[in-house]
Amino acid sequence: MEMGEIVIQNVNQVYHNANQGDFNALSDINLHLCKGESLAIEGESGSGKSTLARLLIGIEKPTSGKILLDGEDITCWNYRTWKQHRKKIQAVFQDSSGTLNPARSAYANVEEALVNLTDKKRAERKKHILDLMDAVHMDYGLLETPVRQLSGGEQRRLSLLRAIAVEPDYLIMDEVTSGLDLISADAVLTLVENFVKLSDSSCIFITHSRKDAMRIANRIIIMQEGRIAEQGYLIDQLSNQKGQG
Ligand SMILES: Nc1ncnc2c1ncn2[C@@H]1O[C@H](COP(=O)(O)OP(=O)(O)OP(=O)(O)O)[C@@H](O)[C@H]1O
Repeated sequence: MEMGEIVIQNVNQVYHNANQGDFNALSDINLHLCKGESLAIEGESGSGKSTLARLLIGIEKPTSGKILLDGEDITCWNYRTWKQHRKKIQAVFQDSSGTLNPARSAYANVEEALVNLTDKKRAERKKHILDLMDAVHMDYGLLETPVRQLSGGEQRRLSLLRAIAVEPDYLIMDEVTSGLDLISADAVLTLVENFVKLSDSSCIFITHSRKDAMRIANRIIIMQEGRIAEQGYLIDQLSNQKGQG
């Protein structure tokens, strides 16, 4: 197995609900993502997209099945093992309040991740953060601003920047543009687009929007009621559409 691969084998997630009985949030999910690939996951609300994201970052363990990252089954990892591998896999969710400290500056928030998860020295951290700001066309002025004063779109970009800064092997993004106006959403997508182009990380981009999926990913799976209903390469669809137009 190549480093950077994600292999999901026969994954099921069943939630026990006292009133309604068992609920199959994920049924028999099988998926293979190569190193450096970007995969979009699309599907109606409740189809299991976020459940899959939570399994991939270890917030939950599946009821059955295996999830292999670099050939290691993460469903067996305990808290300590996850802590050792935290740099490897980063996630950004639509609600950034869990990851960003609102009282601290944007810079301090990104730097904290670098202090915790990398060996970079102070001067290296500063250069890295400024280089990233350049790469994603973000204004240095934002760095000194306390997070609570940033707009929703800026906070979302900062969460992404924080995740990207540690150069993860895997980046999971769950509806990172939802709730944003068109201009902020476009800025977030540009950031993700640049990251996908420039890095060799494997990315999973969960979205309701086919247009956004096409901008970011080269492959897509469509989920329906906890199953993979369809999958394919987005480039094919794009060229078919061009052919029709
Ligand atoms: N802890 C839980 N206990 C019981 N049911 C749950 C739990 N977590 C999720 N579910 C149910 O599992 C189903 C899948 O939820 P999930 O959040 O994965 O969907 P989703 O595709 O991400 O939806 P959305 O697009 O609205 O975010 C939903 O019906 C949800 O109510």
